[in-house]
Amino acid sequence: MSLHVFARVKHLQIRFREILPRATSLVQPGPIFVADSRQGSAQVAQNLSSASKFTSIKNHKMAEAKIWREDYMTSLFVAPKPRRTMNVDNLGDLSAALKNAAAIPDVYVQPEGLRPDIPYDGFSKETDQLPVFDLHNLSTGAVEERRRFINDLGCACKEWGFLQLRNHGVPLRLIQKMIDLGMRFFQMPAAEKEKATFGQVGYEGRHAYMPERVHWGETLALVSGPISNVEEILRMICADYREEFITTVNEFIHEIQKIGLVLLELMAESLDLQKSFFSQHFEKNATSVTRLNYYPPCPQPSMALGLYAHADTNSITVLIQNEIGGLQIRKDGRWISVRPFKDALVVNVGDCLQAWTNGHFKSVEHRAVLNSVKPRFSVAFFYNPDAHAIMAPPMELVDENHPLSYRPFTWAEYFPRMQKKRMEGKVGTDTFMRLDHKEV
Ligand SMILES: O=C(O)CCC(=O)C(=O)O
Ligand SMILES: [Fe+2]
Repeated sequence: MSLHVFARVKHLQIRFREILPRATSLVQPGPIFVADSRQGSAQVAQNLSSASKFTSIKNHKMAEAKIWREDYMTSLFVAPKPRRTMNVDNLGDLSAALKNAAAIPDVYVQPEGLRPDIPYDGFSKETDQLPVFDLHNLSTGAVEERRRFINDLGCACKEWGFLQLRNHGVPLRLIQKMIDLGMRFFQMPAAEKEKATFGQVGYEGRHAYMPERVHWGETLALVSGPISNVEEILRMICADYREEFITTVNEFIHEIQKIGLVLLELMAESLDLQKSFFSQHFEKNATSVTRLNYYPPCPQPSMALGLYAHADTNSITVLIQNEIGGLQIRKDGRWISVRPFKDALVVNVGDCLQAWTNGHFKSVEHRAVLNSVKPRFSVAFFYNPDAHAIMAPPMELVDENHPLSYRPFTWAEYFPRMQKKRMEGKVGTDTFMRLDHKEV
C-alpha cells in the first residue's frame, strides 16, 4: 500500500470514529463503508456485509427485498394513503374558465415569499452561462477534446447541477411526437383525463403538495421501471391516438434510458471513477418514473407556481420541454430562467447522486413558473439504479476538503421515507443518508 493510500485510509478511519457516535445505526467504523470504484457491486456488498451489525440488518433487508418490488408497485398503484389533492376544480377546466381573469382562486395564490420574482421569459446573463454540451463533439473530437468535454461536464454537475445536451441521439421527431401527443392528452376534457387516475401515479389535475396550496399544473406520472405500467395507465383513456401514444411513450423511455446510461458513464469518468461505476447499477432493473407535466395558461402568473421549488430526489433527471420557457433553477441563492431549446435535453443531478458522489455533484432546487398565454409542457424522466444497488460514496471522492458525509443507502430504503415528505425545497440530501442526520 503506498503511503498516500495508507494516509487516506487512515484519514477515513479517523473520520468514521469522529462521525460514528452521531451516525445512524447502520454504519460501522472502518474504511469499508466507502465503495472502491475498482470493485464490482458484489464486492462492495460483501464488504458492507462483513460488519457484523450490518449483516443482520442486511439479512433482514434481503428478506424485505423479495417483497420490495411488489410493495413498491402496490404503494404506487393502490393508493394506500390519500393523495395529496384538494377539492378544487380540475385545473384544465379552471384555466379555460379564467382566461384573462383579474384574479385566481386563493388556493392557487402563493404566499408572498414564494411567488415568482422573475417571469417565465426573464432570461438573464446567467441564463446563457448554463452549460450546453454538444455530444457530437465527443464522438468526433480528438482524445484531448474528449477529456476537456468530460471535465467540463463534471464541472457543470459540480457548479450548476444542471446542463443542457444537444445532439444527444434521441430522435427529434420522437421528442416532437411526445410533445404533441402529451399536450393532446392534457387538452382532453377533465372526465377523460381522470380515467387515467391510478393510485399514487397516473393523472393528477388537483395537485396539493403543500397542505394549503395547489400548484397550477397537471401531471401524468408513469412508472417506467423496473416494471412498466405505461400501457395499463394509457389504456384507461379512450382517445383515438391511444395506441400511438403508448408506442411513442415506450419508444421515448427506451431512448432516454440509453442516453441516461451514456451520461452516467461520462459523469463517472469526470470524477476519475471507473466508467461503469454508476451505470452498472442502471443496466438491469433500473427504477424510473416518467412524468408528463402540463402547465395551462394562468391569468395571474406572478401569483402562482406551476411546480414548487424542489430538488429531485432521484439520481439523474432528463427533461424535454416545448418551446415555452418556465423552468427556473436556483444558483447561489438567485433564480435563473433556463432557455428552452427544442433540440436539447435538460439534465440534472438529483439528491441520490449528490449523496453517492459524496457531495461533489449538486442537486439543485428548481421550479416551474407560468405565463398567461401559452401552455407549457415538459416530460421528466427520473432515473434510479436497481432498488437494491448500494449507493456508497467511493473512497476517491473522500478527502480533507470532502469529508465523508453520506452513508450507504439503497433506493428501496430511501423511497418509502421520501414518500412521506412534502415535495418542497431540498429535503432529500438532508435526510437519513447523511451521516449527521438524527432521525426524529
Ligand atoms: O417542467 C419543468 O420544467 C420542471 C419539471 C420538474 O422539475 C419535475 O418534474 O421534477
Ligand atoms: Fe424536478
